[in-house]
Amino acid sequence: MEKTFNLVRREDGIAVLTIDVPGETMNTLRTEFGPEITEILAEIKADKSIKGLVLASGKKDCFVAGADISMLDACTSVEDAKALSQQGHIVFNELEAMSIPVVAAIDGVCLGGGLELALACHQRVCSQNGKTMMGVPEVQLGLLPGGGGTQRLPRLVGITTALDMMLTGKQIRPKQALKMGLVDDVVPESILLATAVEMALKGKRAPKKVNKSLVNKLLEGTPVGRNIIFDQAGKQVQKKTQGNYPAPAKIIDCVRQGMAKGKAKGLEVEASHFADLVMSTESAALRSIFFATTEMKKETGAGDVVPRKVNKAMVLGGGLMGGGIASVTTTKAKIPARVKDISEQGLSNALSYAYKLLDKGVKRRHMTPSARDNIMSLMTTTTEYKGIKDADIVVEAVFEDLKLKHQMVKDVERECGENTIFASNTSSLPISQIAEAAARPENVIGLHYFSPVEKMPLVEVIAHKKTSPETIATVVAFARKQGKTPIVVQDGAGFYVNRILALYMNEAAQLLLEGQSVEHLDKALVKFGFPVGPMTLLDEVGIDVGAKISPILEAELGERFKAPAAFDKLLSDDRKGRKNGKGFYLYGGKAKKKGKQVDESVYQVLGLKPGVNAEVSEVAQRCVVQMLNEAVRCLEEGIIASPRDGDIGAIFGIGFPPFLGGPFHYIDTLGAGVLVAKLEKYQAKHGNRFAPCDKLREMAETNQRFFD
Ligand SMILES: C[C@H](O)CC(=O)SCCNC(=O)CCNC(=O)[C@H](O)C(C)(C)COP(=O)(O)OP(=O)(O)OC[C@H]1O[C@@H](n2cnc3c(N)ncnc32)[C@H](O)[C@@H]1OP(=O)(O)O
Repeated sequence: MEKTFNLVRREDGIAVLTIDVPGETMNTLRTEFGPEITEILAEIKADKSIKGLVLASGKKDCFVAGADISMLDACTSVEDAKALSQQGHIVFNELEAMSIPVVAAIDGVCLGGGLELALACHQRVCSQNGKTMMGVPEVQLGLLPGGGGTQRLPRLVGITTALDMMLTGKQIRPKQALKMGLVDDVVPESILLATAVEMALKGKRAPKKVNKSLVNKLLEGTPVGRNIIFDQAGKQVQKKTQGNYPAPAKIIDCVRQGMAKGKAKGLEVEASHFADLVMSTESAALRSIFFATTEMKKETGAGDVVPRKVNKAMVLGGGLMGGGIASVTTTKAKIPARVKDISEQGLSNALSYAYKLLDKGVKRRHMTPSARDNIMSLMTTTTEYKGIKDADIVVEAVFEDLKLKHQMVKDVERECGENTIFASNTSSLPISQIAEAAARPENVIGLHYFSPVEKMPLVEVIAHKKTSPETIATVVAFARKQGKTPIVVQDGAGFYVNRILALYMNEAAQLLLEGQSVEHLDKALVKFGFPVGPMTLLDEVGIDVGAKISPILEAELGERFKAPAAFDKLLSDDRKGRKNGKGFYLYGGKAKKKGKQVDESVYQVLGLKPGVNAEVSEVAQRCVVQMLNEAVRCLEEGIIASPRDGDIGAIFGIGFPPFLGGPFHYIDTLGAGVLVAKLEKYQAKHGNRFAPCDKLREMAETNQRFFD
């Protein structure tokens, strides 16, 4: 049987212990390794010829990616989970207590339990490999670093920095890791092992003193100062999480107790909090997102079909969306993109959009100016169909005008090759209608990005009936190269994301008209777990945009999509939202100084007197049940292929609260029967727009769930 740990004794007295989990692409830590590694450490201790130990990985681009998340998922009790953490503590304590110097040689990802393993070593050196990243991302799984990280990290890099790393889960690049004292040296990959051996030969050294700011030095140096840090962090966390995520407060508690009562007590608290979190519904939901996205990375969107290679892309339209699409094509996918717009102004907007994003990286020293310029050279512009004959894919991001899109389909078929894919970034027009103008409809597909393109992780890939499987697979692979998570959805008004969002927004509008205030509505949905409330979102997206989409959805899908008529008054008052500085909130000069403020004149325009302010949970439920019901309808109609895709689409496209695992996981938590009862209660009071869909009724009657 292949072994996970391989010990090699070198002639210079240094032993190299290599971790290489057989049959896996990444090293992860599992409980069954405990006895094996304890035995090896005992063997090393007994061998007096060994003067130092280097810990390295046998995997390319991966030191250790953390504890095995499937193993955590398999825990059935708090006791199980606590034992996992405690076992890790025993092994890492043993490593730390070795009398010989132990050096971690880090190449590639070093995350979670992997970094905790490295922290238990006496010194750390990492490679300059672009894939080398260090961090404790447990918080993103609803967990905390349960392998001693909450105790060793603050002692190494300082409390403020450690809290920042643990509460955000951010990944640290080599240069920054050196600066903050997380590693002792950064070297080229080719001399990583030799450097680690040299460090071990020099013997144990105290970690370098971290350069802390004067304020941090003062605060971290005394119990009173430390309490100020913890209290502040607690307040910030509460504001950010709205109390929906239990992990951050527990992370702060581990550090607080560990710093006040010593490392041993800190580890005890860590194991106990870790165990509670492993068994929490929030972590289970967040882990389900990890499993779903990992699974989706392997899917082509069209079975066994092999995607065609995309060597060159063209983007039609240099606006906000077009500029963003061209930017992720060149920056992330490293594929040349030619942008066409009718005006020079549009083209210069697209170029400056991409340049500004890259230049941010240069200013933060993540990128050299020459790397920025090299990427910019991949982006070219034109006002005519020139230099595009060899484009493999054309992404159209022009106005929502069917005639214009038909013209573009014809232009592309005339100017480009037979296999060139025409992908439309429409957010509302059915793809089958766009494809009506095509001589080769098999090449036509929807590729719906969300704004801002560089930040929003989701894209909807929309196949109409004649789209070829090869086109689907090629577009899915292309979107993934751009750093996106694609879900393949079927053609239909609003596709999936905008369709479920529209009903939610309409309900918020109804509540406003019933007398709920703008800020109360936003507060209710933010408390529920959305990143922003519906009124803020409408201002951001554009009230005019919402008004354009609603009639299309109503015509295609029925009366439940009818937007409240009173909203026409907003458009007559030229209220479009942030883009024209006139919406539900105030924008511009004064508003900037005073912070976010409702534009009270909006109530007059709508003829309202706000101030009803119902229970926040009731307000949120009314909006959210609409979204849930419609999500199930989309599954029923085959718009989405699975509840998994529906969950990922809602979380990554709308910001549906991740701790609930997406609409379908949330329905399972509520129970279909409970949801149907809620919908029926609202239906009796507010009308048929709340009528539960057939699938939901059937699931309630037969007590079914979406997931096992
Ligand atoms: C006690 C401790 O404090 C608790 C912990 O350590 S909890 C775990 C903390 N670690 C993490 O959260 C990291 C999770 N992993 C990742 O974010 C990403 O996989 C990564 C950034 C490491 C690599 O991403 P990428 O290159 O796109 O590869 P990706 O497809 O995701 O993963 C490759 C394989 O490694 C597996 N993998 C990666 N990390 C894993 C983990 N921590 N547990 C289980 N499997 C893991 C994936 O499931 C996938 O398996 P497969 O090939 O059989 O499908």
